[in-house]
Amino acid sequence: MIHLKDVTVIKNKKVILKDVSWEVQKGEHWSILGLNGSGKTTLLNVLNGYLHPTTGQVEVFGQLFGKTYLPDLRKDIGLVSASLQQQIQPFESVLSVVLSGKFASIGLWEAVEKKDIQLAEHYMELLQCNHLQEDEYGTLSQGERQKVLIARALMAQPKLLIFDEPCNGLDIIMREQLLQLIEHLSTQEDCPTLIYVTHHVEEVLPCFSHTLLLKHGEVFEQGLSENLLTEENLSTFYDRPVSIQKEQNRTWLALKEIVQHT
Ligand SMILES: Nc1ncnc2c1ncn2[C@@H]1O[C@H](COP(=O)(O)OP(=O)(O)OP(=O)(O)O)[C@@H](O)[C@H]1O
Repeated sequence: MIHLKDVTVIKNKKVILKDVSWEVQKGEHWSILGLNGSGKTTLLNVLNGYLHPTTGQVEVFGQLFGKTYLPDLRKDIGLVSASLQQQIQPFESVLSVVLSGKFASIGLWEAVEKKDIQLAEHYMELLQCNHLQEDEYGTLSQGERQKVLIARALMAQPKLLIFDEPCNGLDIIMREQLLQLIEHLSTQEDCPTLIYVTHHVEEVLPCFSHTLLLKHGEVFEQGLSENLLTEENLSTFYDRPVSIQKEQNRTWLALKEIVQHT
């Protein structure tokens, strides 16, 4: 699905990504974990073809960037991100927002068929937001908007679905609901490959079999989540002692020392 080889991104003389090599196989779901400024957004922009690496090679679905027509390739990549949320018109109905996902458009301008509406209803049901379909998008809560955006992304039936910090701004109840829905989505037969970007270890759901730990623009480690998310490893990753607890098949993190500010 994804093959990055020695990807380096330099902007304004600053090295933002350094020698990032990463492979994602079909059937795997990955989380990307890193602190603020570690390069996660830059990595996503490279993956979507919006940012051309300074050096290195990017291949998605077996298509080598630089030798493929990116607008076509992007149709198979779904993205759920805060920046997309801001682009949606507040007065648009939820149903229309979800339907527009089929055409990857902001706003619904194309003729819609009955089967499109059925598919939209199927995804809204999956994301438990079917009851909101007549509501205006702008009136929804943050958590409801995220559910709608996931349903919207699924309408294009992408091969790859990227979540960019989808739980930002959600309270604990809504966060857990959304995470449950993502875990449920992963059990669907037609589920795309999922990539989940986050700052928070506890959001690494059991379905994310693999994790990429990104630190200062470099791959700190990558591989099976269960091997990476250990106390010893994460203490080195965060440069400070941490303790972890395993609950609900997830890893919950606490700092052992309060960070002193001088
Ligand atoms: N065009 C640019 N020119 C210079 N520096 C940049 C540019 N774009 C990003 N950076 C820097 O690169 C680093 C990585 O940025 P990036 O947004 O990819 O990190 P991130 O892991 O997504 O951070 P966050 O979790 O805070 O969103 C940051 O220090 C950022 O300031």
